[in-house]
Amino acid sequence: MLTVYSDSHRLQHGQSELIDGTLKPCFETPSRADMVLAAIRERELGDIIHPRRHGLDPILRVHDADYARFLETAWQRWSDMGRDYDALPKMWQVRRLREAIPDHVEGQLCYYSMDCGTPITAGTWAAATAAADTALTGADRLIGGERAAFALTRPPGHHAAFDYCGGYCFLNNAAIAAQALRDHGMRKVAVLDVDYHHGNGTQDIFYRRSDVLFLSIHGDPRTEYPFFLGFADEKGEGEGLGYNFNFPLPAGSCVSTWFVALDCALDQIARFGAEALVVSLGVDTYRGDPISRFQLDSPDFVTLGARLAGLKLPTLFCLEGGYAVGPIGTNVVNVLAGFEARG
Ligand SMILES: NCCCNCCCCCC(O)(O)C(F)(F)F
Ligand SMILES: [Zn+2]
Repeated sequence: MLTVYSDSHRLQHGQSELIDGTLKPCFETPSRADMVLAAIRERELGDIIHPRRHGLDPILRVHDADYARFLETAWQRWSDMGRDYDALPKMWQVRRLREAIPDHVEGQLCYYSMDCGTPITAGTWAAATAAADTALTGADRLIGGERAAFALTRPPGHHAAFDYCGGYCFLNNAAIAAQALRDHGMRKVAVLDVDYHHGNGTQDIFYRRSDVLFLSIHGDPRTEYPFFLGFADEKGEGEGLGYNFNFPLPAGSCVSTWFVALDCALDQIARFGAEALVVSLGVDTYRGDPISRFQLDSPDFVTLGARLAGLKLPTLFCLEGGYAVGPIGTNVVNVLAGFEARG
């Protein structure tokens, strides 16, 4: 299987995130991508290519232009205030506060952020656009007739919505790729999110549409991040009603429960008649993950890949989460190798 990879991911290296009430070193580190790349090479999964630049247009097919401009300019405006440390918001526009977009970068940082764990740094825009190009280059290969590709995307994307960042995500790589597949003639595209955390951003982007089916298996938002989206009763709106499926599972759920949810999701994808599949591949469902609470073990990721191959669809994998850095490479490549072995 082809891998698309850009070393520009290294430009996103936040120092700290506010997690569980205290500032801690970021969990989303460059070493995550290094370990995945090493495993890809070690397991001889296939060729590794660099992304082609696609410019802003494919990004603006799913993201708000003002939001994109904020991401592009935020660091310069922040450092012009004499701040040489990561940019993080200090409050949120909650209920009954004005939904006006502030002019100042500090206010815009609050307006365009979902949480305080997604630091904007000098290299964020370059890294995020390179990740989008990585996913788009993978989508190009599917459009060209390849059966599957792996976009080794970092920073991840599935929490990034039409006009806000969060959960270590700035641009929604999987959504950008799904839209590109639609724009290049695939009539129906499914996005399956198997990361531990609900893909609120991807849901947000496609919620009112029936041409892109979104499905997510994740920790129950009653107790798990992102808390405020990902409930089973969110089924889409308007045109999109019936084209959104959430499978929230209680923290601590066993592996068999997880695979029952997966089989339900795969069944919906088959009923939908998808012509292509984009997988938001987070491996923080791993039993040893430091910030997540599911029980999958490394061999289960082989099974996951094989189940996905059973759909017999052109498939683009986009890396999302996974914070047990030692085993992340094994777990990611197990999915891809399991997919390939099923043939
Ligand atoms: N007590 C745990 C607090 C968790 N705080 C933030 C979690 C972010 C998860 C990010 C991710 O894994 O979903 C992505 F794929 F986007 F990287
Ligand atoms: Zn996650």
